[in-house]
Amino acid sequence: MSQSTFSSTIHPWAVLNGVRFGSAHIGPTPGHSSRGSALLATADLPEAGGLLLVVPRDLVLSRETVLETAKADRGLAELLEATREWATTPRLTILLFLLHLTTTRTSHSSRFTTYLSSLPTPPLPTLWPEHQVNFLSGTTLASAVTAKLSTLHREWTTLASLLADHTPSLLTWTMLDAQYRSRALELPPIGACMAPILDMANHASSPNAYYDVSNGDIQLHLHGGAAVAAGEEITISYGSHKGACEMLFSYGFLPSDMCSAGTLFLPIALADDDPLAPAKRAWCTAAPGVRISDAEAKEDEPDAADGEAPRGVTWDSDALWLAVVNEEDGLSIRAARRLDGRHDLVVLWRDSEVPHAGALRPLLEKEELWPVLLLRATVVVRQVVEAQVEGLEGSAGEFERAVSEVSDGEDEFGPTGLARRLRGLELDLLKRAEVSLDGQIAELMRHPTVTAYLESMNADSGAQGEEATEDDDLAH
Ligand SMILES: C[S@@+](CC[C@H](N)C(=O)[O-])C[C@H]1O[C@@H](n2cnc3c(N)ncnc32)[C@H](O)[C@@H]1O
Repeated sequence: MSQSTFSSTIHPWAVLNGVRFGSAHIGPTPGHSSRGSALLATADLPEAGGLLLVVPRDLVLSRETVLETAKADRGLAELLEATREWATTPRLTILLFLLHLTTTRTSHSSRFTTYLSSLPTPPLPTLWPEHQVNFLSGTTLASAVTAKLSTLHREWTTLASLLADHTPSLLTWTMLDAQYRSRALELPPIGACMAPILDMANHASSPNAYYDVSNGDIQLHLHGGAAVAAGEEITISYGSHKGACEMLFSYGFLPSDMCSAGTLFLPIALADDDPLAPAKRAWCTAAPGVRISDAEAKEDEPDAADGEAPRGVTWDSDALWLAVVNEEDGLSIRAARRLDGRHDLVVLWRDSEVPHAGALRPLLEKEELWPVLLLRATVVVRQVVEAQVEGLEGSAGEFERAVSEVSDGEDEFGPTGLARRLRGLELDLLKRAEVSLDGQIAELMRHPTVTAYLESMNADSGAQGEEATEDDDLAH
């Protein structure tokens, strides 16, 4: 569908379905054809702010809307019934509804059919051809895309077992997921949903508009102080805290003014010789990794980090603290019988029960040996960062070779250009993290508690005639 056909179809559809346009309309993104459609100002808008658009509650595609629609749509009701025990989340319910609209053979025409058929193919990496996904190798996005594709495959297999001969193709399921992901909002009190027409607004790091919910309707407002000329774009923020990996994963682009990866999630593994590893794995529900963040990009969340490292890089992790302590430090894990006779694992730090992995760090901070424990954790983070740098740098040659084989050259906004930018942004953040962590480790090594601890460990190992290195001492 061309952009002008799109605007002339979707605009009357929206009005017919109760969308109230204030000073906004839909049109091609000015100066950026690769961004598709956008919301544009219909007139010069004053700096005083104001209401731009209202999307009525019943046009907001949420789990509730789908369940309501199913009351008058037998095919949808049957689909939801067949998948009832599996599709319990808003995302799956909405995806099933989109699937129903795509595949329905009945004459029942939902008012969302026009909306869905007008949506462009989102440029998300889960829809990139395999050779382009390989451009991401070494970045944190590579594992995120692999994990997402295997989740989609698992979902599709489940769907196939539930729907028998009405199963969609895996590509259809992947496409619907991408359309949902690139347009979904998390809106209290509605929850995860799609908001037609509001979802025509493109992202900007300094947006001129914002949305909220009033009596169930979604309203788009112009920010006070943001004068917009007629024809200019009305933009919103897709999330100021989202880093480069998440932006590319969920929306298929990197903001042109993004100059830091913002935040990276790196996996951590328990040591092979950790005797409590199986119990720790079974108990811990926190994501097994560490988040490295660029402090400048997170100015509005100064308290979010566990370890404040110099030069603007911070790290935080709930799972890591469990990895760096063991029985000799004061940790114990026991099986406790519940009232129903089943057993639960209980984690104790000395005599205090640890309710979840995130609660361990505050207990460790009270320890006399806290600087030693913090040093252990920081050394692990440093190793994880180093491994990621090696993976990224090690795959650079393969990336350049693969790019040189692409016949369409290097498109700045296509997978090649996006992967190149992501690689650069992630490497830059990782390198700065290495410098910061080295500084933090050096400072901790000078801490009197740490020097006294290392001396006592060396004295012990000397007395036992063993050769222990500082790294051995720090590891346990
Ligand atoms: C919610 S939709 C916005 C409307 C979209 N332009 C359309 O034509 O349907 C999100 C998609 O718009 C595009 N987009 C939004 N903001 C962008 C930006 N600042 N730069 C590049 N692409 C953008 C991306 O393709 C993204 O997946």
